[in-house]
Parts: sequence; structure tokens; C-alpha cells
Amino acid sequence: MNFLQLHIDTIDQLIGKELGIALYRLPGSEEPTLLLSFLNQIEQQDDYAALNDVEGFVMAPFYCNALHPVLVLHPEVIISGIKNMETFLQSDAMKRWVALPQSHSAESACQAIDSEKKAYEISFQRFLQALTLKEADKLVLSRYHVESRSENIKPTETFLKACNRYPDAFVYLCYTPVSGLWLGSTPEMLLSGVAPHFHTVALAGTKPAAIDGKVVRWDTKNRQEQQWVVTYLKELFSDLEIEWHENQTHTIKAGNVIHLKTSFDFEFSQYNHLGDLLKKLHPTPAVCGFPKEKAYRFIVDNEGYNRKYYSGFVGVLSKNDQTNLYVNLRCMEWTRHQTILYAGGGLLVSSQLHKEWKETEDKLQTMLNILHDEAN
Ligand SMILES: C=C(O[C@H]1C=CC=C(C(=O)O)[C@@H]1O)C(=O)O
Repeated sequence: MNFLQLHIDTIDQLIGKELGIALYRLPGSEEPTLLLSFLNQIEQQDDYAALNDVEGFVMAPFYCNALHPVLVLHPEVIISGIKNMETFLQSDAMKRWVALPQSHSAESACQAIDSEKKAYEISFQRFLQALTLKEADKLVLSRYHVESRSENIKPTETFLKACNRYPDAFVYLCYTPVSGLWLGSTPEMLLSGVAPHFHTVALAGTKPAAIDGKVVRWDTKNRQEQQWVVTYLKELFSDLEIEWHENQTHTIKAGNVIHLKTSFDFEFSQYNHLGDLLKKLHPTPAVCGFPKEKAYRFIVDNEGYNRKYYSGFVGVLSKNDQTNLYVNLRCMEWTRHQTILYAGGGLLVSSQLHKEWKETEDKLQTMLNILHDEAN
């Protein structure tokens, strides 16, 4: 993606203005797509089900509230492929976007906590107690990490670095005045396909990436953790009377960690009810827990911070064409001087604090690698 490098500054100039931007690259693809929306083309919804009959680029939070609504960018401009993007970035049409005013929406503030580990430990004990009391079988505990950022690290360049480094991930950059700027490189698909043929995955269980050729041995805790996601999806398909096919579980590499992944192919012909389906799929036990409703409530009340758009979902939603929605993991929120990175992991009653903390550190590394890699 080299020649785009020349005009990166132009995309960066748009960030912070009264408009919406989505720049994304699908797993395995060489070609990024750029979407631009005027302010009045950014839809805000307070419920996932409101995505029924909706098409556009979606940025959905983990939990909807007034500050973090479901956002849909209805694009004025869609440019696919590097050559087309290059032409567009130098065109007169681009000048119209650059001339838009700066947005005055307040930038979201995130307090750097002196001891991120201490805060995590307190939440960990709370979560573990709930698991011991059998309030839930699985609970996903997450945290944020604040990094200060030097001025010469630019968003679009960071996006391109992530594309190069993580060819198998869904890589995105999304800015709206409501959400602020987010970037991510996620391995977890939520919903993909063209009606009526869809796919989803149960992705969970984490280990540091093995040395090439070394046989991976998954322990019981990781297997159980992933199995809750499989169980949840199968129950959901049965409840909705959906026909599905389960593919064999295998190990995938995502940055410097590996996960267990089971893919499902299923039939869903109600293309104008994808919002209802997403409301049931999200949040899966990969980012929430099991049973879902109890775990969801428990996290919102006890995690100690607001996940905002981390572990929500992001990507393209289409009624008749290709939908490509991903769980917003291995992501960061980009404020004026700081970068706020997010990561979590599934806890079972057998979880150990030091292992779970290390797992969040390993996952944070996906984006830290990009931020700290000058050479890439
Ligand atoms: C919640 C995250 O990862 C999920 C996806 C894969 C493995 C996970 C785990 O091992 O806990 C999580 O379910 C995250 O990256 O923040």
C-alpha cells in the first residue's frame, strides 16, 4: 500500500471535522475501502434492533447509552482500492471535505490510573467471587491501558502499518464526532455473508503464539472458555430455528497470541431483520460471558469503567449485498494526546490472576507493536 502513503496526510486532515470517516481492510485483502459521510448522514440509534433494514458502516458499542449510541455511517463517498483512493485524495471533490468545519464535540476523557494492575486486581476478585457463588459460568473481564503518544504518530499511517502487519485481521479506522477516533485490528468475525448464507465464529481461549512447528496443547480452562461460546451459538440457532453447520475447531494466530476458533455457516433469510439477529448475537460469551444476560448486567455494573466501543462491533452491514461485521477487539481510542488501548479475557472459576493479567498484556501488544514500530 505504498503510493497511498503519499496522501495519508489528507485523510488525517479530515479527522476532527464535522463528518464521518471509515477506512477498512478485510482479512486477506490487499485493498482498503474509504467511506465518507456528512454529519447528517451519521445515524444514531439506541438499540441494536434498530439496525433492521439498515445499510451502512456500523460502529456499535458494547452497551448502548446516550453517550455511546449505535452509529451508522451512510456514505456519500465510497472508494475501494488503492489506485482509486489515490485519485480521489488528489481530486477537487476532496477539497470540499477538507473545507468542512472542525467539530466542537467534547473529546472523551479517560483517566490514566496510577496502577492499572491494582484496578484490575480489584475487579478480578469481584468477578471471581461471582463465579465462585455460581452467579455465572463465565465472565469476561477487561481493562484499558493509557499510552501517551508522540505527535509524529499519525492515524492513517498507523492504519496502514496494521494492514501490513496483520494481513488476516479486519483492520479499521473510524471517526465520528460522537465516537471520536477508533482504530483496531480484530481477529473475530461477528457476522459475515450475503443473505441467506451467513457465517459467525466462536473465538476464545488464548495462549502466547507458539514457536513455529511446535504442537499446541490447549488446557481445560481455555477449552471450556471457548466451549461456552460454541454452546451459546448452538442454543441461539436452535431457538431461532436456524439451520447451521459447525466446522472443526482449530487454532488460529492473531498477532502474538493464538486462539481456538470454531466457524459456523448458517441460513438466515430474513435480510430485513439483521438487527434482531445482531441483538441476539451480540455480545457473545467471547466478550461477555455465560449466561449472557446475567453476565452482561454484571459487567456493566461491576467492571469499574465503560467499555464504550471496545467489544462492540464494527464494519459493513448490508441487506442484499455482503455484510462484514467484526467484534471490536485489539483496538484503541485515539484522543488528542493519548491512546487508550483495550483488552480483556474470559474468566472461569479456575482462573488465576497472574495468568489473566498476562493475557491482557499480550493482547494489548497487538496495537502497541504498531504504535512503537517506527520501521514498519
Ligand atoms: C476479549 C478479548 O478477546 C476475546 C477473543 C479471543 C480470546 C478471548 C479470551 O481468550 O478470553 C476473548 O474471548 C480481547 O481481545 O479483548
